[in-house]
Amino acid sequence: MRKINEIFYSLQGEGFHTGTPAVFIRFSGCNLKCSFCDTQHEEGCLMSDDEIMEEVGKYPAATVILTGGEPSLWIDGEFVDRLHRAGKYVCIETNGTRLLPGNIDWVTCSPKQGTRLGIARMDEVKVVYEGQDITGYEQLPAAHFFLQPCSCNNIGETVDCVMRHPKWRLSLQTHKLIDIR
Ligand SMILES: C[S@@+](CC[C@H](N)C(=O)[O-])C[C@H]1O[C@@H](n2cnc3c(N)ncnc32)[C@H](O)[C@@H]1O
Ligand SMILES: Nc1nc2[nH]cc(C(=O)O)c2c(=O)[nH]1
Ligand code: SF4
Ligand SMILES: [Mg+2]
Repeated sequence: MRKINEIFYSLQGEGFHTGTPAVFIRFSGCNLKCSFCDTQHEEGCLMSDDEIMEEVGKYPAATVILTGGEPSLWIDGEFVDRLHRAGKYVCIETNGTRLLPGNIDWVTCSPKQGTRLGIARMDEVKVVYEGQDITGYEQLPAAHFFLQPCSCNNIGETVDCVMRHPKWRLSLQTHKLIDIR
């Protein structure tokens, strides 16, 4: 059984796959307590893999996004395989502090200040900008680097930071801008 906060269908609002329709599986709980966290993830229900697959199967998109909370607390390679057997492309949103199954298709790592990374493979880095030095993140083994305003509140400073650090691209939380989930 895996503890699920919510399963919903929307568009990926952030980062490389922005605009892509996707089923979001939001797992419950997290190993960090970021002051800026925009998600209520503590509540949840234990669901079997059969129940999760039935819910995911209600939506037509191939992309599934594992998020939370911190999804690494609840997933394993067997669960990712199950999604693959259903034809799904499996993405994860993770804070990067915990090991991940090796068979995930797309890893979005959002490192948090004061934490140590526990993963060696990632496809994109997505940093929530709070005015911190971002140059240290540029050595991470990702192909894409995104800087995301915090709760859409510091867009000007984030744009300015990206223009000073051109390895990065702006990621807006587009779902908040157009008021979808
Ligand atoms: C809610 S987290 C869940 C996944 C994982 N715990 C993580 O932090 O990557 C999903 C994404 O939202 C970002 N995020 C959380 N709170 C935010 C905020 N207030 N403004 C912008 N992005 C935020 C996180 O950094 C992460 O990239
Ligand atoms: N539309 C939409 N896109 C998202 N991308 C990452 C999200 C998350 O909370 O992990 C998220 C979310 O909550 N909604
Ligand atoms: S790691 Fe992610 S889910 Fe956990 S508190 Fe931070 S932003 Fe929220
Ligand atoms: Mg979100």
